[in-house]
Amino acid sequence: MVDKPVEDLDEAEARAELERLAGVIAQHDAAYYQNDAPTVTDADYDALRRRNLAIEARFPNLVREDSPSGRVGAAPSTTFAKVRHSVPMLSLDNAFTEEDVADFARRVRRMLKLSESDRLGITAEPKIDGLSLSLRYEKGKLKTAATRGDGTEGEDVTANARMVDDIPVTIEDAPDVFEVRGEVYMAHADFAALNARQEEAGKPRFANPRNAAAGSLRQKDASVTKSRPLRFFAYAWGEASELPGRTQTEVVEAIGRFGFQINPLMQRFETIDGLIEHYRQIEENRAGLGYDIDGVVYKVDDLELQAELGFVSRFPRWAIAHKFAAERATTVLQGIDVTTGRTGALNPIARLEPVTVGGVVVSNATLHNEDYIAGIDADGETIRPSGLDIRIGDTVVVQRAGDVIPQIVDVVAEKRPEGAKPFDFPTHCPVCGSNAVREMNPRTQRPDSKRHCTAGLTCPAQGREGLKHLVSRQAFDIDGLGDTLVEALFDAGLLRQPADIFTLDFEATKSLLEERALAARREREAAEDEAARAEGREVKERKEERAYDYTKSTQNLFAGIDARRSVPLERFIFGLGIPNVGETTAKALARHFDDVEGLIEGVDAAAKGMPGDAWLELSQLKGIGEKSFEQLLSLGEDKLADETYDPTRDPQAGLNVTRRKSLKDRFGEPAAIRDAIRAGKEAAPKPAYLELTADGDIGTVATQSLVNFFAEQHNREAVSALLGAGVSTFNERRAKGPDVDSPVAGLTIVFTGSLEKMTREEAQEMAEALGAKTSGSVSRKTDLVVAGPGAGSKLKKAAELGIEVIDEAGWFARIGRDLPA
Ligand SMILES: NC(=O)c1ccc[n+]([C@@H]2O[C@H](COP(=O)([O-])OP(=O)(O)OC[C@H]3O[C@@H](n4cnc5c(N)ncnc54)[C@H](O)[C@@H]3O)[C@@H](O)[C@H]2O)c1
Repeated sequence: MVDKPVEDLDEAEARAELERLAGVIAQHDAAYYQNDAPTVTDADYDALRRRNLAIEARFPNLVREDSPSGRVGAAPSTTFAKVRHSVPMLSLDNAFTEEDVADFARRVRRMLKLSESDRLGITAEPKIDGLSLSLRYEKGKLKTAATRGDGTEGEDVTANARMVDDIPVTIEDAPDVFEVRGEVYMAHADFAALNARQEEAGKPRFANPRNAAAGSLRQKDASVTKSRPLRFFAYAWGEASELPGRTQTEVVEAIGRFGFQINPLMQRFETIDGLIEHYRQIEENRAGLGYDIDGVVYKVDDLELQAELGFVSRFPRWAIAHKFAAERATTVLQGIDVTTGRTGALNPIARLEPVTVGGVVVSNATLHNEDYIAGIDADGETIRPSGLDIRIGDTVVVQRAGDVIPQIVDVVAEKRPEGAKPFDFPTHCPVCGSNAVREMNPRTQRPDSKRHCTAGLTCPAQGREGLKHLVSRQAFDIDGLGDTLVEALFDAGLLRQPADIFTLDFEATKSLLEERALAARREREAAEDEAARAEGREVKERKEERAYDYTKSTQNLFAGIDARRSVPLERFIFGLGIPNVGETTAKALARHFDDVEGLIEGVDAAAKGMPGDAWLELSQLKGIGEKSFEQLLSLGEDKLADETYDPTRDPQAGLNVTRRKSLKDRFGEPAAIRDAIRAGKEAAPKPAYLELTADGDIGTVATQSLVNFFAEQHNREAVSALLGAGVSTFNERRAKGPDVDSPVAGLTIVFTGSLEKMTREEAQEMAEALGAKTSGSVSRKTDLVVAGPGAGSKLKKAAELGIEVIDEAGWFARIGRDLPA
């Protein structure tokens, strides 16, 4: 999807975009630094950061407090003790082009007030793709080893670092206090061998050497680290009671004499051309190095000059990382496979004629979604330089960056074979054959880019996730039946569809539990043995295997299941896992219908009057709510037939600026807008549909999802099987109905902040029982905000809108109850 160019953003868009970027970058940081499992390529990640910076440069007043541009890494994980760095561990500024490098040198010269003829020594060395580590030596002994963490505080991995051969536990001739810094990494050959061992042991492979290195070092159990082939290059230092040199080169060479590996490719240059030449050579020889690097780091050599240049928030001003361009290659797209993921999303995967990209053979790549294949984003804009869609037989450009998931980034237009046809994206689930649809995304008001199988929990591809959802706390809430047990039962074939939970076989379940316990013990013992062998200890003799008896546990599990044979209707509905039918909608439906049969009747009635796509498209355009939409549909035929008529200029159309823009953006010319309105009129929904949606709590999006779900025969069968297995629902909401006389009846209430006397859920339940509606966000429709300590943006919004705000005590006073102790 193409992002709007930064220079075209208005202030509101920029603010929203900065918020979005802060969120996604933080997510990627957590995946990368804390879990060692990135989900996007480094190139894509870097692009997000660059966009964030560019927006901040254009709108300096919008820079957020939590902006990624002021942050290093991610907070240390709670698995390890924390270590405070006496000298912060920073990141590096990035250069992506030679021009960026020249800028860097100019900036440095300017800040140091150097003239053209003054010499400036800059070192260049490979940028190792691993994770940075700080090693503190006191009187020559290794005291602590810490990861970078967020730059200020890292994780204490001393026990692990002691397991790395390249890290000496004692060093000689070093100053009293000396912190060596560098990169822990894994060599290609070691990485391949490790993955082979993993596979043999039936364990998952590591995606790339960086993740393997980071994952191996950051182990709770240091004996695991010992069994992993880690290496270390030293290239920097932190606190030092004395420095063994006056330049970068001298100190690093001294560190080499202390007993560390230093990189032999480090060199000093006095011209930009020299640096660039070295960069090119390193890039050219990259594949033969035996370890991953992702660029070349340049550093001002003279330490006094480094000190004079100092730091900005995230990085030193005296260094920069010149990153390699993402690695690309061209190959032929032989086919596109579509699979259904665990959440029901249809994922297109490119089958490629195998090609080597950056030293790795790639034979498949992600194609993201059908818009991506079609080459357009949600606004209909082309997203590839070639402007082409992706067709089977095409010669395509594959990119592998940061070694994550290869992707297809372009099509070579000249090589398109004659007769290649646009890819026909399946509209049915490849696993179960159900309809696969693109739901409206309620947040963006656009169709999801991913197509989803509508079968939900009855589709084998999604079954496990669906069943986990069904037994989860907010749904059936079955005691003793957690995620891992559901998975085990599912994998053993004992659970396939919801009804199976209530007809489980006692003996089969019991043996499964016993086998699991046995397997867990064997695994534990094998790990102990492995550790013992690794440390040269004697491997324990094991006694005869004791069998487990899980009769009692199985009885408890069955009691837990029995206890939920009768559940509140809203939990039953929510448990079905229908897209866009969350807890709130489920509750609203429970107010609306007596029982499951009633719900299905209601949905069937709605389906008969279901609006066509044109209606939906129009009614769900940004800013066009139901009201103004109806106003549009009421425009006379005569007007719409008039070729000079522009609905966006007609006061009778009741459009404000946003709506006008929304219409123009989507449809363009007045003629197209007139056509859309006409199509909308024709497809206008019949009353039953409107009745269901008119509740106000059940939006058109949820209604559509309900209709889709019950349109599938196997979903109906799964629901009746569940009822047939002895599950029944009761409906307190409908029977009692909300308390219409309470002092808060009819109000829309938002609870925010950390409530102290009740959980957020309890508060909402209470308010709803008292006839109020609750909402998660403050808007003009909100009547009352109940705020606990730490309430933030919602409180501000309430103040802006002049909405009454009370605290928890005020809430209990309002509803005439005592404040709980
Ligand atoms: N894919 C993702 O989801 C994801 C998420 C977060 C970060 N990342 C990757 O990490 C990068 C950002 O991480 P970062 O803050 O560590 O910055 P960085 O990797 O761009 O540069 C700083 C780091 O480089 C390392 N380094 C390696 N060799 C070095 C040398 N010779 N001299 C000095 N330092 C050297 C150090 O560990 C230092 O902390 C991004 O550019 C991205 O590529 C990716």
